[in-house]
Order: sequence, then C-alpha cells, then structure tokens
Amino acid sequence: MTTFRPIDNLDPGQRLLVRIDVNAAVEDGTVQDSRRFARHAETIRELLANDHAIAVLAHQGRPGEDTFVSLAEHAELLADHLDHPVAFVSDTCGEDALSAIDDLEPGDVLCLENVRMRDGELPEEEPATKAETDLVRTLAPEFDAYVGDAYSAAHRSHASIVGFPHVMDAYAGRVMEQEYTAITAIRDRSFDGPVTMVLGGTKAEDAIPIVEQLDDTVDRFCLGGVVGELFLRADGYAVGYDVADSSLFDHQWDNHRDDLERSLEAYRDRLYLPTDLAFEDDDGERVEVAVEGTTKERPFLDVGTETANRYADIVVNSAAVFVKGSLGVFEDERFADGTVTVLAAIAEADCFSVVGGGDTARAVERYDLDEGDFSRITIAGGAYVRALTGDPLVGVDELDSEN
Ligand SMILES: Nc1ncnc2c1ncn2[C@@H]1O[C@H](COP(=O)(O)OP(=O)(O)O)[C@@H](O)[C@H]1O
Ligand SMILES: O=C(OP(=O)(O)O)[C@H](O)COP(=O)(O)O
Repeated sequence: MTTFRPIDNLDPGQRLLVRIDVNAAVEDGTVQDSRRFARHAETIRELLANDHAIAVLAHQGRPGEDTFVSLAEHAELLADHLDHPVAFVSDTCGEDALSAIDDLEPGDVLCLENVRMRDGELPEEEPATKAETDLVRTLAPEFDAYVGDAYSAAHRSHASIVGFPHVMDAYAGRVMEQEYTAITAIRDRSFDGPVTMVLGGTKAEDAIPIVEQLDDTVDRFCLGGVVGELFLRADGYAVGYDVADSSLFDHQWDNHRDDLERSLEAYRDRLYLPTDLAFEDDDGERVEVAVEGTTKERPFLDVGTETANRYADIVVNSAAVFVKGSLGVFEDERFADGTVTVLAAIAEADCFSVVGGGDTARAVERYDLDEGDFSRITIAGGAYVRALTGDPLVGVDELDSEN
C-alpha cells in the first residue's frame, strides 16, 4: 500500500510544480473539454486557496500524431473550470519559461508548453535516469515542491512523472489520491458472478497484455476498436490493416503480433471478437459487413449491430463490467452505436461497473447516459487497467513517502 504525502502537509505560499494529465481528444483541430480538466481544477483550486504559486506541467498526444499539439487551448479550458486566470507560455524549460516562472506570485497559475515537445521527457527510462535530464535539472531548482496529480499517466516512466519526484520534495494531488484509492479498492474486490471487460480503443499496446495478466480476474473480454481489429487480424481476417493515412494498426501489429497470437490461442474461450463491423461508404453512410466479407482496403469505424447486441447480452449477465477504450469512433454519431449500446446496457444492468479512459469516459455525457448509473468513471485508461493487474505504477511508487 502506498503512503502519499498529501497536499495538506504543504506550508502555505510555496512555489509548486504541478503535474496534471489533461491529454485530450482533438477534433477538427480543437482541443476537447473533458472530465480531466474538471478533476485537476479541483486540486489546483485547493492549492490556490493556500496561496501557492503554481506552474502546471502536462503533455498532449505523442510526437508524430495529429493530436500532438500545444497546450495553449488546455490553459484556457483549465481557466474556465477554475474560474481563475491561467497564463500560458509556449516553452517548457527554456529562457521564456524560466522568466515566466520567475514572475510567478502567490495565487498565479502558469501552464508550461507540452512537455513531450521537450527532449528528455520521452522515452521511458529509470527514474534516476529521468532525474538527470535537462528538463528536470533546469526546472526542479525553481520550485519548493512537486505535486504529482497525473494518476492517468502514472504508468509512464517519463521525466515529468518520475524524474521530478525522484529529486524533489514530492506530494500527491487530490486526483492522484482519489484515483489510487478507488482503483486499489476495486482491484481488491471479489464478485459473485462473471466478470467482463470491454476492451477497445486505439492503444492496443496497453490492452493486449491485460488479457494474460487478468486471467484470474476477468472471465470474458468483449473486444472492439483497434484492439478488436488486431485480434481479428491475428485470427486470419482481412481486418486491422492501415489504410490511406492511418497509422493505428501496422506498427502495433509488428510490435505485438506474437502476443496477439499467443493470447488468442491460450484464451480463445474467453475472448469475444466482433462478428460484424461498420464502415463509411462513398455516400458517407454507415454500412455494416460480416467480418468474413471484409477486405484489407477498408477502414472500419465501429463494431456492427450483431456484435454490439451480443456484447450487451454478455454485460447484462455479468456481476462486474470493466470498460477500457471504446468499441468505435463514438465521436462521430454514425459510429457511436457499438459503444453506446454496450454502455447503455451496463447502465441498466444490476452490476458493478467501471468506465475508464480519457476519451472513452467522454462518451457517457456525450450520449446523455447518467453518470450515476455506473459505479465509477475513472479519468485513467491504461493506468487503471494496469493497476487492476496488481502491477505497480511507476509514478505512484515515486510518490510513496516510504520509498
Ligand atoms: N476502429 C477504430 N478506428 C479508429 N479509432 C478508433 C476505433 N475504435 C475506437 N477508436 C478511438 O479510440 C479512442 C479511445 O481509445 P484510447 O485512447 O485507447 O482510449 P482511452 O483514452 O479511452 O483510454 C476513441 O477516441 C475512438 O475514436
Ligand atoms: O491519455 C492517457 O492515457 P489513456 O488513453 O490510457 O487514458 C494518458 O495521458 C497517457 O498518454 P499516453 O498513452 O500517450 O502515454
């Protein structure tokens, strides 16, 4: 069990570096609001009430992706949630950032630029190595303490997650504390009946190992999204290939082909794969096709109606359901059916339920589902499923006051 140092232990009026996770969807070039902003604003509001001067550190997307953009809009969204100004500097640890940090007064909030735009943040390395990066060596001396609030990125051994707490006085923010406590309690629960995981989304690299690691806990996996298509590809179907400018499939296939094939062979009886998929035809209409009738040239954007109904039946007959990742591109109403059908079935069912993922959790309010019909909606995705396996999260471990 981790013992955090809570922010209550901070003397008022400190200069704080606060790591949050507002990694967001970007639709038509616009950063989308989400629960992540609202939840982290609560931590920052509490810190402001104690006259701290705050610099916020966060990431957005991954280098090379369309969603790898500046945090300028994130600063505005955070300011809206806080109802308090949030300054933005388009620099992370260069002269402009240091000057803006120098100017910080008690009660100020400054958002630094996307930390993944800075060398040293990536790749994943040991905390001691990340602590030696220019990023950490430059910023750490500017602050009295570090506040780790980014539970949803705590599975990444990146400089802003593990490097700073390795060398600074470090505290856990409210989101970190609450998510850790809730998910640890969920991990330790036992259920009187079948446990189902709905596993979708784009980050197959986070999802694939989960099947093996949760084999004592989860009885049935309902697969969809990019994850489901990669399992179908492993099963010999003409699905799960990059088409046109997509880069979601082939590199994940190349890196995880063996894992996909091994899981499929070992756990076939508990893996439920889509039997039909939906795509956009030349007229922009949703069209469904059985997986046997697919061709490699077609990008699929949702599971089909037969699959969605089958998964809905499975979740209704479960004692607990864990959702990580969506079954399709729910941001487009034409391709939301799979995700919404299954979420609605969970909401109506008499089961314990957790919906996770920065993107996936947004489907709940977007399609007018009632948050109260789910046991918990977590803003973490990969971190939450990793935590369910019992594996430690590096970013949590670095905040453990007994380490
Ligand atoms: N077949 C698909 N093709 C492309 N994107 C997909 C597909 N299915 C789901 N998605 C996308 O997956 C995203 C959620 O995936 P991911 O980021 O892995 O999950 P989360 O952030 O919820 O943990 C959604 O925004 C959705 O648009
Ligand atoms: O959005 C995140 O994770 P999630 O999609 O698993 O919820 C975190 O910000 C981690 O981002 P990353 O998966 O690019 O390291």
